[in-house]
Amino acid sequence: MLEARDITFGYGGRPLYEGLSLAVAPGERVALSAPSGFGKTTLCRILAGYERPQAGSVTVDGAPLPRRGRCPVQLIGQHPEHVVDPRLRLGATLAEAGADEDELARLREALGIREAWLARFPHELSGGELQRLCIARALAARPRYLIADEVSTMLDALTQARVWQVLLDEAAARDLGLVLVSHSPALTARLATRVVNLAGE
Ligand SMILES: Nc1ncnc2c1ncn2[C@@H]1O[C@H](COP(=O)(O)OP(=O)(O)OP(=O)(O)O)[C@@H](O)[C@H]1O
Repeated sequence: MLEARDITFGYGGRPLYEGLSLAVAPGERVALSAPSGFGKTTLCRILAGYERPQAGSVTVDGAPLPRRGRCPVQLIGQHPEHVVDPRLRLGATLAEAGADEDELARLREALGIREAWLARFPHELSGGELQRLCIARALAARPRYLIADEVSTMLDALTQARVWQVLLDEAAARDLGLVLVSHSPALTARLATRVVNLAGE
């Protein structure tokens, strides 16, 4: 179980939330809903260990997220260009996740990642191409929980459908818990098994 307990977090000034709790079970697909600016992206970052809450805890099966090494909670965000090393060729970035060659080849095939992209640097790919690479990297890291924050906004409709099919298939095959944020009510309705309204409405 991925559990955020009694989370308080703010960037200075009034906290975005105080005492917020959320639990996600393996196999669940939980959509976070709240008005713009409420703190959905921030909560995604807290759940994946990118931000530390001022109070409260995030645990997986009762254990805190590791400070280093492979994290059981992987975040895929809205800005793939912010989370890759601009000086590394993408083959090296993908290899960072530590998966074996067969697994990487399978993920590349599923996500339509061309072999030629691996020799390029991040700025030599489109936003949608780079996002697919970041999704492959997140899956290759063998997460138990996957946080998908507006992951498909930069993708065309066909690629969006393909990427979500891969995420759903992988989540089902590995019994992953999924937390997702989408501004599309249609997508949320199709993907989520539960919707959590952070604004409490
Ligand atoms: N690094 C930061 N420093 C200061 N304030 C920040 C920072 N990041 C986000 N904020 C503020 O915190 C609030 C929550 O931002 P966040 O991106 O988590 O909201 P959101 O619900 O995901 O919004 P949206 O639906 O518009 O993407 C916003 O008011 C934002 O301006």
